[in-house]
Amino acid sequence: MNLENITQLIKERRTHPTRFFNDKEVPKELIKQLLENGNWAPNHKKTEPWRFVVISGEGREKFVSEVKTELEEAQKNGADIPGDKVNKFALHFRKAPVAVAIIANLDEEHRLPEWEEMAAVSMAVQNIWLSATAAGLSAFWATPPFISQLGSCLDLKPNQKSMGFLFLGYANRPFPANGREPIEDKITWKE
Ligand SMILES: Cc1cc2nc3c(=O)[nH]c(=O)nc-3n(C[C@H](O)[C@H](O)[C@H](O)COP(=O)(O)O)c2cc1C
Repeated sequence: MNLENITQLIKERRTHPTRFFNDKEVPKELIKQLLENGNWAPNHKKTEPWRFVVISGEGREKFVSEVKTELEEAQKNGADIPGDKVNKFALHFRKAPVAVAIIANLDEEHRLPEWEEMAAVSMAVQNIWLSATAAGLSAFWATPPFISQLGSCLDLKPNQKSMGFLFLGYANRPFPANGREPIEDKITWKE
């Protein structure tokens, strides 16, 4: 590994719409390796706040139906949940062979601010995403507006928060980079 390799990998990582995924299975061992790489993210006070729920195979349909039930219940209690967003969310599960629910396990003793734990989980996701890219997989991080309503389907404990879902799969075509505004505009040098 050198700077050139890592720069190439970082730029190859893409958000890839799940509609372009094909049916090819993702081996369980590979998913485990990606999550193992996630486990090496930095974190303050060694809380290792990332938790994952891997939803694949027939588990996907079962999960989507549990989500719909939980959201219907939330709606009855007054939550505003747009139906089109739920349908779009369900489609990802039909197209992607694997969904990894990303969960922040917040320190119960509140020894550090929530944002630090969220930042650590996000770094774990970046590790996973870059590793997936290196393994030839495509990925899509979805954060629908109702993710905070999925406590039961994800068996979340009171100190845990959903941070969305990373969908993984193989895609039929590469997805073009949407580029970035120049870094020069985002740096202040104090020399
Ligand atoms: C925390 C987070 C949440 C995201 N949630 C969504 C989402 O709900 N829907 C979506 O289309 N993209 C989502 N994205 C992906 C961004 O749209 C994407 O990263 C951005 O367009 C840049 O594209 P790239 O990932 O290919 O570089 C999310 C990204 C992050 C980091």
